[in-house]
Amino acid sequence: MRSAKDFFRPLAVGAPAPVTEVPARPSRMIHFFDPSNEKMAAKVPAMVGTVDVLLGNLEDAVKADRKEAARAGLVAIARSTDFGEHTQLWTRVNALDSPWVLDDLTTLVTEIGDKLDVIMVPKVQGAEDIHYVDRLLAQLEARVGLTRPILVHAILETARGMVNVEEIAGASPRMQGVSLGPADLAADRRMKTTRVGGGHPGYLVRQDAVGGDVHAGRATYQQDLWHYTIARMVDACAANGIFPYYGPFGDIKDVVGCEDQFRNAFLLGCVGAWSLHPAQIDIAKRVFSPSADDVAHARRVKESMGDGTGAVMLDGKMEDDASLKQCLVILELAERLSQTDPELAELYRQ
Ligand SMILES: CC(C)(COP(=O)(O)OP(=O)(O)OC[C@H]1O[C@@H](n2cnc3c(N)ncnc32)[C@H](O)[C@@H]1OP(=O)(O)O)[C@@H](O)C(=O)NCCC(=O)NCCSC(=O)C[C@](C)(O)C(=O)O
Ligand SMILES: [Mg+2]
Repeated sequence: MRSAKDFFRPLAVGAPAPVTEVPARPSRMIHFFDPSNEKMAAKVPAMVGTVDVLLGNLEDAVKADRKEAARAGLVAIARSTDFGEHTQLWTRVNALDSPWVLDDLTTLVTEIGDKLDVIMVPKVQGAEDIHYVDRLLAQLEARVGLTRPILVHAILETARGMVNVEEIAGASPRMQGVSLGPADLAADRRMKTTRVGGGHPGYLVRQDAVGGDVHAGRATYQQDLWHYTIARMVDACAANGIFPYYGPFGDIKDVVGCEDQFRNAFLLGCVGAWSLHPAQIDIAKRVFSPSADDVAHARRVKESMGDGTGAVMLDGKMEDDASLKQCLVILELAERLSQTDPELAELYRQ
């Protein structure tokens, strides 16, 4: 563990100074595309301005014999696309034990480091994985003379990563956030599911039996398989000043189930989710932007609370310093989103 004094010093001579605070840029949807898929990649330039984050994926879902093509495709897209002020460019590199990751990091930082905002690292097991990437990025940034550091995002997809999530979240000033990786995590934990995110009809609680008949008319309630994981990830991120994300929902056609999972994550503290298909972009935008009603309510509480201390009654409910703080979270998010999304700015003005 570096000393507090050294924590914010560059890890290579000539590398940019680490950030002391992670920029809170909108990242409601991290939109995945495969840069080796020409049809998909061709759609990317037109998506600038319609999504918060475009992510060129090099890892799982890209075929082994297309890894180099994906890397080269991402370089070409980054060079030829103006991402404007409001759309960030991220990538997901291959796993640290894979044969591709060293070339992924070296090529991407060297060729398009000035365009890349965040590098997502899959299957992070502990702080040591972040320390490795941290030093390598500093060396590469120094080599090409980058003036701002590239941030790092960890995917939580192993039991060991889960156990170490707090130390991962605090491992470097580069840490931007953490996403749930439900498919790999389920496999690593030996969960008996076969899905990418979402619930399972078998994971339920059942109403008590009435009159001793255990078979008669007992309602069941499906439970959320991911509650513990997301809640723990949110705490690890909040405690370290970085951002938590739901990750992917693989049942593309189930737009309702997707919205529910995203909303659970939003309510628990996540700032965004991944969109794997264009159909999921608007779902994430809707869910991870506070509703006009919530914003209006938060404003009323703020107005009624004067200097922010004490307790008042509003519509039959007690509001105090702590409920005001929750309202300020909503208002701060609404304010930030209004700066980049004119439709929301208009909606929140009403
Ligand atoms: C699901 C798939 C196969 C359906 O692809 P499709 O072509 O069958 O779908 P479609 O409905 O027919 O597509 C309609 C149109 O949209 C286009 N399109 C389709 N998707 C996209 C996209 N993302 N971005 C931009 N355009 C897209 C597609 O090319 C097509 O264009 P067309 O109308 O001109 O023919 C496809 O959407 C896809 O490959 N998405 C990305 C998948 C991905 O990145 N997976 C990895 C992340 S999840 C993960 O890794 C797990 C994790 C975290 O690691 C862990 O839990 O462990
Ligand atoms: Mg995975």
